[in-house]
Amino acid sequence: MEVIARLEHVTKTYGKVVALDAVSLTVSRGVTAVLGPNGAGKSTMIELLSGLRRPTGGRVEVLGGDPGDLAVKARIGITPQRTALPWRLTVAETLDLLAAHYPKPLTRDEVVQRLDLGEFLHKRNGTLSGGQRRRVALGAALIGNPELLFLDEPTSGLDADSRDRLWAAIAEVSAGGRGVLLTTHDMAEAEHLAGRIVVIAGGKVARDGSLDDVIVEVGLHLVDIEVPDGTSPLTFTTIPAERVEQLGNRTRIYTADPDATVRALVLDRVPFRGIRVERVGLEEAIRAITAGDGDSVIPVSPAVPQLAERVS
Ligand SMILES: Nc1ncnc2c1ncn2[C@@H]1O[C@H](COP(=O)(O)OP(=O)(O)OP(=O)(O)O)[C@@H](O)[C@H]1O
Repeated sequence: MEVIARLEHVTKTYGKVVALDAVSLTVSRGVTAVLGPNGAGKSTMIELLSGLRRPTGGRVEVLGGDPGDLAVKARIGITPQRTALPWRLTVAETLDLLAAHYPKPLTRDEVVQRLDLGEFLHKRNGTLSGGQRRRVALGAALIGNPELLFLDEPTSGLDADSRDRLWAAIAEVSAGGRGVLLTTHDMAEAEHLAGRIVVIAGGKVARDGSLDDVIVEVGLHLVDIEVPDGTSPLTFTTIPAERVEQLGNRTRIYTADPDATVRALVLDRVPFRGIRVERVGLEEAIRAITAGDGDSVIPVSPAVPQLAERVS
C-alpha cells in the first residue's frame, strides 16, 4: 500500500509532558481513525503531520516532503479541533479567499453542495452556530482539493443530519483515492468511516489494524444476563470477569473467557433469565486497550468484588 505520510520515531514534548513518545506510523490512502482517551496525543499527532508543530525528535514526512513546506501545505487540508474562521467574513467570502491560495481548488459550489452550506453561505462566520461553523471548517479544509485531509474530531457537537452529511463528504473524499486521518471519540464514526484504526495510549501506538483486527486481538466478550430483583450479588463471586456493569436488572459481564463465565453462572446457580453472549464492540475494546491511560478512562479491573459493591 502506498505510504503518503509517515512518522519515524517521533517524540513531542511540552515542557515535562511527553505527548508522543518515539512513535512510528505510516498513513496510506483511505480513512485512518486515530483513537484514544483524552490527552493521549491524538491532536499532537495531527498538528505534527499538518506542519502546525515541529517534533522534538524524529522525522515527519508528508506527501514525500516536510509538512512545514508551503508546497506540501498546498496539498493537504486540515480541520483542527478549534477552527478560527475570520469572524467578519461571510462563508462565501471565506471559501473564495481560501480557494485563491491553492493551485487547483474545488469550486465554491462543489464544496457548498457537498456540505450543504447554502443556507448560511452569506452569513458572517461570527454569527454561525457551533455546528454550522464546524461544517464551514470542513469546507475550508476541502476547498483546496487536498490529497490528504487531517480532521481533528470533525463531527463533535453536530446534530445527526449534519454528522451524516459530513460522514458522506469524508467517505466521498476517501473514495476519490485521497487519504483521510481523523481523530474521534465517537466509535460509531470510526466504525462507519475507517478502514484502519490506530489506538494511541500514553503517547505510544497501542494498536494498529483493521476494525476487526483490533476487536479480535482484544479478545473480550460481553455476557449480558437478566437477573431477577433480589438476587444476592454474593452468588457472582467466582465468575471470571474483567469488568462488570449493573444496569437495572441487567448485568453486563466483560470477560476474556465467555465459556468459563457462562459455566460459572450455571454452576453458581445464578438465576438469570435471558443471556446474550457476543464479542465486544470497538468502544469496549478501546477501553480495554487504553485502561489506566489518559485522564478520563474507567480502568478495567477485576470486577468481581466491584459487582458486590455496585449492586448492594
Ligand atoms: N500546547 C500545549 N502545551 C502544553 N501541553 C500540551 C499542549 N498541547 C497538548 N499538551 C499536552 O499533551 C498531551 C497530549 O495532548 P493532545 O491534545 O495531543 O491529546 P488528545 O489525544 O488530542 O486529547 P483530547 O482527546 O482531549 O483532544 C496532554 O497531556 C496535553 O495536556
